[in-house]
This record gives sequence, C-alpha cells and structure tokens, in this order.
Amino acid sequence: MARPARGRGGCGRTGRHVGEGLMAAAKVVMADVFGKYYEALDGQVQAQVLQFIMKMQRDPDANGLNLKPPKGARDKRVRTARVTDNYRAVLMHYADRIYYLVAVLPHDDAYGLAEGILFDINKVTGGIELINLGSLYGTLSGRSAEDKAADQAAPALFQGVSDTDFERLGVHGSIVPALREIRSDEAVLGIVETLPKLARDVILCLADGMTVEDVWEQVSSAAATEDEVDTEDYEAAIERPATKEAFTVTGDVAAFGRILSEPLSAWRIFLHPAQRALAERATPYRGPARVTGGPGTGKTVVALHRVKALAERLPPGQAILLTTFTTNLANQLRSLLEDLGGPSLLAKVDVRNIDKVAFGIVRDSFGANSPTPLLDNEIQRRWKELAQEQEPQRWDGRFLDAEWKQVVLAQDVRSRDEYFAASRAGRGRRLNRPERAQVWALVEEFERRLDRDRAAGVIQLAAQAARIASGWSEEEAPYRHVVVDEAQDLHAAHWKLLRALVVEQDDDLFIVGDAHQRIYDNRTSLSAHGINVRGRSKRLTLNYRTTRQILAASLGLLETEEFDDLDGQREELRGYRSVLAGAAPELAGFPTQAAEVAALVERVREWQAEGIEPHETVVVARTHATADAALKALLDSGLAAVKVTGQQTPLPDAGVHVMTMHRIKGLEYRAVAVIGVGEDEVPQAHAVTPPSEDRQQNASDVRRERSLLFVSATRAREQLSITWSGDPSRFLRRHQEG
Ligand SMILES: Nc1ncnc2c1ncn2[C@@H]1O[C@H](COP(=O)(O)OP(=O)(O)OP(=O)(O)O)[C@@H](O)[C@H]1O
Repeated sequence: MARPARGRGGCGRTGRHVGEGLMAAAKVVMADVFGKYYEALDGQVQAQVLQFIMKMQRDPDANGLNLKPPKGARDKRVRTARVTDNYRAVLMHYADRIYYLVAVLPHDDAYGLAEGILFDINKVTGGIELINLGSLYGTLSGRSAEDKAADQAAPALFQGVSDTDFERLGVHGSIVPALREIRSDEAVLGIVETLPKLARDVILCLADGMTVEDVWEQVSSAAATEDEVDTEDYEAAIERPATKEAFTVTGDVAAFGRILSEPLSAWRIFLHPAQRALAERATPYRGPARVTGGPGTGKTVVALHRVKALAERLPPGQAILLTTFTTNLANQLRSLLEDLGGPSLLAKVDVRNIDKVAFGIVRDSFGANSPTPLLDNEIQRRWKELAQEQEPQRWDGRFLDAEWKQVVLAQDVRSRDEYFAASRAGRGRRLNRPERAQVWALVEEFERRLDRDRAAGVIQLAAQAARIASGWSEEEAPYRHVVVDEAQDLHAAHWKLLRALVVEQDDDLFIVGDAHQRIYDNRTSLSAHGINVRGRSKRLTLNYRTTRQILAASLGLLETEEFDDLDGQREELRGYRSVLAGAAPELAGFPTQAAEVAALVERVREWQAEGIEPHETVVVARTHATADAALKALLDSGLAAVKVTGQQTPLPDAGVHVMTMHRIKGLEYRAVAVIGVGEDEVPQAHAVTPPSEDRQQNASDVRRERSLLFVSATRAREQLSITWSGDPSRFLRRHQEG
C-alpha cells in the first residue's frame, strides 16, 4: 500500500508540484460518481484501472501515465492520464499529491468530460463537491424538442428563488444559470442526477414546492458544517463528513476493488431528504409510524436506515425485530442490513419473516407438541378436498379457504357462537344462519383434521402466536422496536402478533408498504389492531429504480383500480415520478407461444449485445409452465439460463434468471421480460373467485392478479418487455387502446 504524502494547504500552493520530476507517492481518492463509470467498463479494463491506480500511487509522474492538464478544460486543476491505449482517466488535482479520480472513459469521452467539470468546496457543507457542468447542460440541451416547446409557455420554476438564496442554500453559482432555464418538473428530474448532492436535495425540495426557508431548515442547515469554511483549504475539506459522503478516500487498491464490486452502494450513502427525515429522525415518533410509496421509492432503504438509527441508540439488552412477509425477503433484508452496518448492527437485530416469528413463539410454548406448519398451497388443497367431499356440494373450496382466513382467523373466532357474532365485512356473499352453521361445521372439520395430523396453516399459527403473546406482561415483550417491510401482505393475525410483541411506546412500530404491490390475499387496516399511525404517516414519491418510461407503462397496468393506504383510506400514486430516463418499453403480441419465446430469445440477445449481463436479466411469467417454456427456449438456443425457485440464489455466472411473478417480489434487474401476459394466463382463472360466488372476492382476486403484473414490471431498471400470445390480458387494455 502506498503511503500518502503530506502536503500543507490546498491547490498545489505548497509542497511539490506534479511535473517536478521527483518520484513520490500520491494518494488517489475516488469520487462517488466514479463507481458509475467503472461499472460500465468491461472486466479487463476494470482490472487495468486498478493497476493504473497502483501506478499513480507509486509515482504519478511516471512517463507511461502521461498525466497532464487537457486543453480547453474549464477547471485548470483537471488532469487526464492514460489507463490503456484507448482509455483515459479524468482526475482532479488539488492538494499536493492528492488526485480525485472522477472517471475512466474511452479517449474522446474522457476529454469531453474533462472539459466540463469543476471541483469546489461547498460554502455550506465545507465538503468538496464535483460539478459536472458538461453533463448538466448536455442534459438540458438534449431534451426533446416537444418537451422544450411545452416548457416555453411555462414560467421559470425557480423564479422566486434569488441567486443569493441559492448561494445560501449551498447551490454552486455555476449551476444557477442552468436552473434559471428550468420550467417543468420533468426538466428538474432530468438534471438532478447531474448535480452534487446538496444541490440535488435543495432543487428537489424547491421543486416540490417547499419555501427557501423550509429548505434551509430541513436540508441545508442540517448539512451545514459548524466550521468556518475556507474555500481554498482542501486539507480541512477532505476531513469533513460531506466530503466523506461523496468521496471514498483510500490508498489501498484492494479496498478500491472491494468497494467498487459492492452493489447498491449509492443507497447506503445518499438518502433523499424525504427518506432521511423518516429514517434518521432523532426525535422519537410518539407511536407507530407508517411509510407508503410506489415501487422503487426506497421504502426498504428507509426501513434499513431506520433500523440502523434505532440500533445506534438501543439500550443494552434490548432488541429490534426487522420482519417482512416471506423468507426470501427476510434473507435479502439481512444481507442488506449487513451491508449497511456490518455484523455489529446485525447482532442487535432479529431479522425474520413473520411466519418464522410466529412459529418460534408457538414452538417455545408447545415444545415437541408443536404442529407442523403447512404452507398456503397445501391449505388450499385441503380445503378443495374437503369441499369435494360435501354431499351435496354446497361450498366451493376457495370460498371456504377465504372465509376461514378472512373471518375466522382474522378475528380469532374460536366457537360457533363467536362465528355467528363475527363481522363478515369485506366478504361479498351474505350468509344466513343455516348457511353460517354449515360453513362453521366445515371449519370445525377442517381444523379437526389439521389437529389430527398435528399440522397447522401458517396464518393459523400466527393467530395462535398472537394469542400467546397477548398474554405476556410488558416486561416479557421481546422487542424494543419492530420494523416491518412489505407490510401490505401481512394478515390481521400478523398485526395482532406484532402489536403484542412490542409495548405501546415511542418508536414502537415502523411500518413500510405499498398496497399496489399486495400479492397475497391479506387486506386489513392497521387501526383495527391497535396500531394508530395517524399524524405519523408519510408517502415517498421519487422512484430511484425505474425509468420514467417504464414507470408510465407500469402505471398504465393499474388503470382505474383503487388501492388502500394500509389503514382503510384510499391511496394514490399522485406525484409519483422517477429521476431516470431510458428506452420505451416493448409491448408485443404473438400468434403462438413458440413465436413469443423465439422473440424472447432475440430480445435477450439484443440486451446482451447492449452490455446487459445475463444475470442482470430476468424472464418472469405468471405460471411455472410458461416460465419453463421460456427456460427451454433460452437453453435450446445456447443461452445460459436458470430457473430460480424457492430460496435459491443462483451463482452470478448461471445465466439469465427465469422465475414466476410471485418469486420476483423485492428483486430488481436491469432488464425484465414479462412473458405469457395473455388473457388465458393473466389473470389466472384458478386464482380468481367467480363473481357469481362472491363479487367482492372476485374484485379483490382480480386486483391481486393485476398487482402481480405491476410488481413484475416495476422490477425493471432499464429495459422492460411485456409480451403475450393470443389475446392480450385485460390488464393491457389501456396500452392496447393507445
Ligand atoms: N437515496 C437513494 N439513492 C440511490 N439509490 C436509492 C436511494 N433510495 C433507493 N435507492 C435505490 O432504489 C431502488 C429501490 O429501492 P427500494 O428497494 O428500497 O425501494 P422500495 O420502495 O422498497 O421498492 P419496492 O416497493 O418496489 O420493493 C434500489 O436499487 C435502491 O438501492
């Protein structure tokens, strides 16, 4: 590892200058944006980048590096250097022997970038920031003629903000002329990515309608340093938190490689002000808090940062529960939490899916006599079997299953009398007393058989666990805080259980979810379970995952369907938008499935030709049969592909992932192909109760199927293709119409 040289003062005013011919060690500092450029390089060039950094650290003046100020650069401190014959590094050289590595790009692109960047010390944060004027103006001038024309009529968005206001808020003066040209939210979203962090936060908040004073209080003053800022003193600046958020200062090449190979690093460091306000809030929430928001708005990111913030002030001997619906999602949360805070954070947090939490409580209570948990498909099979045994056949298995879960288990009904008194709100079919008696007899028989087999459904276990935990004293409550992700999928029994696991107090429950993504049949209202989030609810609106084009196509899938806010009120996606732009999604129909999967193979090849790796691509279908047909077509054509089921995580070189819509929940891919979206497959007939049976259940089943398609489409970061054979699904109607 190279030993960094020590210089005094900034700007090469003291100490040795590059070009003096003296061989000395240097320090290479990585700008946050470098990760993005590095990711786009192929593996061979990446390896050479690490070699290059090593050489720079050893001796930046070595001949082969050709380190020099390029002609025409706006900032005289910009340098370019040779990485390979075709690639150049763009660096900034401020303090003696300290180089900020900004990008490695093909030769001409590197020179283009070098012309338009400048570095400065932010007067508010005291941190060093990189201002990419080339990219800022490039984005503005690259907007479509239509968008520009549409903007002409509108007033300048920031006309009420003076230059002095911008300066006070910490927006660099060089950016302000560009901001004066902005007339639409669309244009704001286009440019925010090109701005330094504080400017990005400030602009997003101003564009959201916040006043200058509010932005100062909530954003800039929170980021302000207490030091007197000397805008020439880079040595002081490099030590400030704002610099450390934007630059990775390491002299160790192995550490460079490691940092660059870690995925999702941006979310660990940069939180949007709205996310940070929720996650890092220091004053306690005076009770349960709820965060909703469309797909990709960072709800999971907020939940993870909230856990970290709570863990930092957790008294010894207490614990946090971080829970979600499925085992896969819990595994993913555990590994993200470890990325965020390492093993010491993980040690304070119990990360388990809700069914495991419930089963743990039942097992602790019943020991060897605990029932075996049965998954939902087995429960459904058993209901179907019992329904078929009826003479005459009066009740459909699906109806009975839903009645059991939504009325009996949801209200913990334990006797016939209780069932007669139970509310059946939300059920679409009325039952008279004799009918209730018939249904109850079947419920009793169903539960008797489960007891006989020493088995229980997972929701039944949750109800049982809730009963046990409700009897605990406050001292016995096992957790100080409970944080819930994917809350929309939890059943009433889960909420009763969670309420009982944490004493009612400040910061007891932190709940994130999105009803648009509800893919299991569990709909309830938090307040019905003693979880009052009124006054402590926030909605996130900025999508970080998906391009605007993919977002628009996905929102089209929801049509006019109505969704709740997890608490019985209507939720909308008003203001939901994305900072990213990209290609239009493909929607295409084919005469046969064979033609559809043949086109899929071609599409996947195209994506690979564009540089999307096989494991960054997913093919998703409503049924296993269609997923299998796609898998076969991919394999037959010589493409590497793997079906992902259960809890398996494929190796990075296993090829294109193929899975069902239920399995893709919580994941994201650069390219997503949703196939088999024909009316014969989506919605799945067997998963939808006929309206004649129960109108309300029918509507809820159709909504759930629609959400499955919505969830699948919103996993895409850059590329989305939705295809079908035969008639398109009714959920594509809006797209078909235009
Ligand atoms: N502040 C941020 N900066 C950069 N990336 C972010 C930020 N917040 C979220 N992301 C990224 O956006 C993507 C979506 O985040 P996350 O999974 O938390 O969203 P979500 O709302 O939980 O999504 P979904 O409901 O669709 O599962 C992730 O890739 C995440 O790393």
